Amino acid sequence: MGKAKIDTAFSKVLNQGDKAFVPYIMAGDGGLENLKEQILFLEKNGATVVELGIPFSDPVADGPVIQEAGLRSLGNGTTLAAILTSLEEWKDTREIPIVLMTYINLVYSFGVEKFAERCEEVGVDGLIIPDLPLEEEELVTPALGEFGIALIRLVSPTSPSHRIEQIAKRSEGFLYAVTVKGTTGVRSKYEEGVEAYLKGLKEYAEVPVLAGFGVSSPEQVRTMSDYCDGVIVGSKIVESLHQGDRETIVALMAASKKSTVKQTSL
Ligand SMILES: O=P(O)(O)OC[C@@H](O)[C@@H](O)c1c[nH]c2ccccc12
Repeated sequence: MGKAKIDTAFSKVLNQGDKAFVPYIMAGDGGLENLKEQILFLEKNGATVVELGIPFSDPVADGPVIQEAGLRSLGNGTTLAAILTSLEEWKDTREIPIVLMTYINLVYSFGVEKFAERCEEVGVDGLIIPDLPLEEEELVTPALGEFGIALIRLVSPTSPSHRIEQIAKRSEGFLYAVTVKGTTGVRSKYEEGVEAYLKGLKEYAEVPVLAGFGVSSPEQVRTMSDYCDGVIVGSKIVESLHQGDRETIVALMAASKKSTVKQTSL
């Protein structure tokens, strides 16, 4: 369980020559009663870990598609406590590790220690807290450490390099490498920069490096995966799930598998 479960899931995928694929979904979008089916669908079709968003009234780091999904979920009456209860009810049915994406406010109001303990109980293996800066991490790391829950860190290409190095070295579970989307038309330049950035992160990080933000086609999954250990896809998954377009999701996930990953020249 916890951190070890995430590590095992990545080793398994990477050792067989595939790349990792982490879909993001918003808990309660489409109704919390469908959460189990949604996650088991992702597990069955090749997700390595699921990143599960907790809807929040002030989602400062979310893009528009995710924000709308959050509003739909809140409109359905979804609460953090109910999400945790749902996860607990069918925890023995899934093998896939679960990482919650939540803002620090929610963790605080729940109580840090109580939250970490509850995560362990319901089978949550890691957390992403996008508004928790490096300097404040100690507010949660003792409790997460006690219950074996991984704290997944984010780095962005705009962070100064000493800071990137510090974060990369500390990361647990995986390192979330935010890749800033280039403007239309300067795409090849954007990719050159991204390649060096992602390969650089791999030198510091002891955990897999995954690229996220703006990955929305099978081709992008292949390109990005070529530079690191895999990808995180949010908006495209959330949108497709909402529209009932499961084929798009299956195709995205298939692009991270060995048979379709672009071969790097030796
Ligand atoms: O939606 P995209 O461009 O595919 O990127 C994933 C991202 O949305 C997801 O990981 C996420 C949702 N909310 C966040 C807040 C911060 C960082 C990351 C996230």
